[in-house]
Amino acid sequence: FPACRLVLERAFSLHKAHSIKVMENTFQLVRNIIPPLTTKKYKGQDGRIGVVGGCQEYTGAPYFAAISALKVGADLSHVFCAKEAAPVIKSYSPELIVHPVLDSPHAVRDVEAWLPRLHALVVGPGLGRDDVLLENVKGILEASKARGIPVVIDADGLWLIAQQPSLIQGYRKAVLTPNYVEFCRLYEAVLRDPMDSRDPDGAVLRLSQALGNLTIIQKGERDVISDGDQVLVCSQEGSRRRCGGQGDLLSGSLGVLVHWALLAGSEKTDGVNPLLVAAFGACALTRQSSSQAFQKYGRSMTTTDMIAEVGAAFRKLFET
Ligand SMILES: NC(=O)C1=CN([C@@H]2O[C@H](COP(=O)(O)OP(=O)(O)OC[C@H]3O[C@@H](n4cnc5c(N)ncnc54)[C@H](O)[C@@H]3O)[C@@H](O)[C@H]2O)[C@@H](O)CC1
Ligand SMILES: Nc1ncnc2c1ncn2[C@@H]1O[C@H](COP(=O)(O)OP(=O)(O)OP(=O)(O)O)[C@@H](O)[C@H]1O
Ligand SMILES: [Mg+2]
Repeated sequence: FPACRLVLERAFSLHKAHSIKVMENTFQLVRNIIPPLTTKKYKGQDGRIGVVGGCQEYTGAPYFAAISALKVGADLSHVFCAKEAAPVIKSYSPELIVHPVLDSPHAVRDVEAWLPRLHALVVGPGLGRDDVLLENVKGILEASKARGIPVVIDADGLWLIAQQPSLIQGYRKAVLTPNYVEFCRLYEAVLRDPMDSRDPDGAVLRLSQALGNLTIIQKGERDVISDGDQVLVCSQEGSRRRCGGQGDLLSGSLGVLVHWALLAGSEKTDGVNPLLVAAFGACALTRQSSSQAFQKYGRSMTTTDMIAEVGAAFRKLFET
């Protein structure tokens, strides 16, 4: 597609009309990575996703992430959580496969046994900050990197990375999804400077570069996405509701899209980094789901209402 060169312009120097054009082109790239639904496939081919998170306090976040992966189109969704969170998460949904292993002394070995069967890991939703769990997650991250498994890092997974950036530095199959506070924490930890709020897009670019060109999504009123080379902005209309869990929907969806994007490769994305395309797709989908749910429920909208909109939002954005 000839118009594609436009996509690669630095978004922070773009005029508004130009940005809209870039958004349209990027939507087409997302459409290109979506695997067709055919009668020839077997269960698992369109995605086996693992979510690493879920502890005594937080059971909603890993559920939101894992169910969102299924609603986007993954075939199987696993949750690796602390023992006491497992029965709770299982009882939310019979569709999830739940492993109560994260606080066990064999956590790394137990999760590692599943890694060959997983296409992507989403690390952090509802993980909490318990030292034992974080230590186990460190081992799981190392094992995932050794196998080249793509990882999305969110929430308390980002807390861990801020303590020890070398854990993920230079691993190009990682996508980080910080909210504003998580971004500032990470920026200060890595660049040893407070974030420059006058140049938010440049800050995302610089943090990505400092981490060795990982893909980073800074979530907010606009979602700013960079791989240290390009900056893309997603300003798809969302909603004014800021209920908890919207970020979990984003990271779970992204797990699937990352797998699809890497499978499709850069021929399908016209030379654009497939992870940028996946990131843009997940942001647009989350925001569209939020917009649709907000139209129905207004102030009472919750993340569960958004999850119910994922299918229709996906069709509207990517299949029409
Ligand atoms: N139902 C659930 O189980 C949920 C659990 N969650 C989990 O809760 C844990 C903590 O996540 P948090 O996101 O609260 O992280 P933090 O514990 O780092 O808290 C960040 C705080 O900053 C505030 N904040 C966010 N954006 C801001 C901005 N632009 N300006 C100023 N303040 C801002 C938030 O209100 C929040 O209190 C994670 O494990 C997360 O996954 C959340 O995902 C929400 C849903
Ligand atoms: N001011 C805003 N206007 C519109 N959309 C927003 C705004 N802030 C965040 N979003 C959208 O909400 C989604 C979640 O972002 P948010 O910053 O709330 O993540 P989070 O704090 O990690 O959420 P969670 O509660 O799941 O942890 C993203 O898709 C983002 O685009
Ligand atoms: Mg979050």
